[in-house]
Amino acid sequence: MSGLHAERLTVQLGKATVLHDVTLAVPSGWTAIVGPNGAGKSTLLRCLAGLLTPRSGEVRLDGRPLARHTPRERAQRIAWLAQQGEATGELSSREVVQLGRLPQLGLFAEPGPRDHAIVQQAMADAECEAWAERRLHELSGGERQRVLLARALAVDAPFLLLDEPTTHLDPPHQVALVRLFQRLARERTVVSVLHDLSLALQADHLVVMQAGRVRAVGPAGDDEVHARLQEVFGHALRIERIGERFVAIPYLD
Ligand SMILES: Nc1ncnc2c1ncn2[C@@H]1O[C@H](COP(=O)(O)OP(=O)(O)OP(=O)(O)O)[C@@H](O)[C@H]1O
Repeated sequence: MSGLHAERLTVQLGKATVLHDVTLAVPSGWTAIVGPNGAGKSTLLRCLAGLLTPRSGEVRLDGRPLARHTPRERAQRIAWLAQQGEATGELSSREVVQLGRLPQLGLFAEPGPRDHAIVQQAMADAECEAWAERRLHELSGGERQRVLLARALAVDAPFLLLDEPTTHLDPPHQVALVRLFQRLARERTVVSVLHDLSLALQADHLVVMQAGRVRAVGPAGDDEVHARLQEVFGHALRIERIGERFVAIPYLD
């Protein structure tokens, strides 16, 4: 069975059980994971990336338990963007993006023309070429976020998992990211945790989480999924249709 599957994941962090028996076949295309603070979105994403080991259950990548893939195999197949982008010392933005090629190249291989082309494309897609030679710690939050996104894109992996990729981004760059995910999702599986529900509603699929459980999985335009979203967020949220699209409006009654 190809793809990424979470099977009956239960995760304990400290004294709390933060995922309860979660099963999810990650759909192909672009999936947005949504839900209130503390719902377990990042925890699920980290399990899918192999960064967190559940107390019980397992993640399967192309039919094989993730734990039975070597770390390098996992890094080649699953690209990851963390919620809190780390500072990467004195490296320039371009060097940080080049690090994205490491899983495919190994430590000692020289990057070839294809690697350079992938890095260039990743920087163009993330719109961070303008500060390619500047060091990461000299950049603004949004600029740094776009470099770290480019590094994840440069892995050129079939699975791209992103925790809050729109953090620090202004509205035009949020929209650009939605378009990018829609384009990438034709060829790879993209999974993003998103708080902005209007952006999440542009994904192919939504996973709605609450209190460590998956409450709904389905197409982002599906009425049932919207009903679960409404339940999870209560009166603070209104979902409206504008033309072909849905938007989510924080609602002050
Ligand atoms: N290291 C930890 N030790 C104990 N509890 C933790 C730890 N990390 C996270 N948690 C708890 O696990 C639960 C799920 O956290 P998680 O980060 O997955 O939620 P989330 O849905 O991504 O939240 P947010 O929207 O606020 O980012 C939360 O209640 C959180 O307090």
